Amino acid sequence: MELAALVAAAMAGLAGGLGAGWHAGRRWGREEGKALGALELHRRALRNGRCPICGARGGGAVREPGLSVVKMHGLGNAYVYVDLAAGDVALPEGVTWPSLARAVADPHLGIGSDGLILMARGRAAPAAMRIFNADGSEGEMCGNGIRAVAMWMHQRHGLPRHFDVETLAGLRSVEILESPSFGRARVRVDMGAPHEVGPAGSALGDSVSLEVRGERLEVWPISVGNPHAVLFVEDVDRAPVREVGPLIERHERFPGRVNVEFVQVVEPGRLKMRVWERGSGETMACGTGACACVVAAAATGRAGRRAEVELPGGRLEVEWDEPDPGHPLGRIRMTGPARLVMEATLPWDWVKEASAR
Ligand SMILES: N[C@@H](CCC[C@H](N)C(=O)O)C(=O)O
Repeated sequence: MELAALVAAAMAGLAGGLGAGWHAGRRWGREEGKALGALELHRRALRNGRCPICGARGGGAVREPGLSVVKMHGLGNAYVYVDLAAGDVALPEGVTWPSLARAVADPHLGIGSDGLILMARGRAAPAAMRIFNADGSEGEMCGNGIRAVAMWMHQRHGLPRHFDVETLAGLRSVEILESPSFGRARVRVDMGAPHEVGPAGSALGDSVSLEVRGERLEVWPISVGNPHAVLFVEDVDRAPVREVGPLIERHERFPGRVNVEFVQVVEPGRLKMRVWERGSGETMACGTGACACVVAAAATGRAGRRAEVELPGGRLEVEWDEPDPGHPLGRIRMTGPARLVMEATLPWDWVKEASAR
């Protein structure tokens, strides 16, 4: 009964756009709904006994019926998020974050996503995140994911517009530029400085030549916290992303595997890109990949340091600052949208079974 009420509350919240605070067919106070979301208000009411709107009883301590998750995306690069800032989660025995990432990513048996992202309060910063790809491998950073984390921590947990987020690639600073309604935002991220991932002594702008399918391909290996291999192509719509992408991802030259970007320079301020992501395959967008492309294009004189990157899911603005004494390689700033898709509860039985597959 309680699970049914929770699911109904989640669906009602979705139908009402959450920000409006709909629950069980009735509207909650706008401000309350905006700050907490209808499902969270329902949960809080259950903790005190009974939800005054739908009548469900919690009887004090509520046994959570499952794992609360959120799905958000940046330009169609979608992840399922677990909000550890709302409370610790004890996963059932045998379930790990990588196994859960594989389970939720499945479009038929799970939710469907490019992976899983954990959000939490940080030790050295107000927020922290970890990203797991659809195959369960862990990446150091996610440019589209961090914008969604910034939106969620600002809108749901009341963090200010500007704060730092801990990632495996180090601290990243985020700034909410627009937050017109719950679940929608435009965010700028200071992505730090790029660096080369070539052999010792190589510099940004140096390429490596790889043998792939009996052909020599020139790629630019660039790290923006996580590793990328950028290839310039004449026509990105015809690029062999799904054929060549996986071969470069696992090429012996990249023992830790690599994200692969195919980029067409349309004009010096406009790039078109498709990506084969390490651990997730072709996705609709990659924030770190877009930054790597702008660095590769600018470092080789193909484009300027400021460009709009057009991806299958939409556009990102990327600026690569001139070097300064504190940042001899220059900092990169990326700006783009974040959107909430849904809040849901995964039954514990599903979590156990799906993660064992
Ligand atoms: N989609 C992301 C990058 C996610 C991690 C990547 N697949 C890796 O393994 O490094 C982005 O928007 O940057």
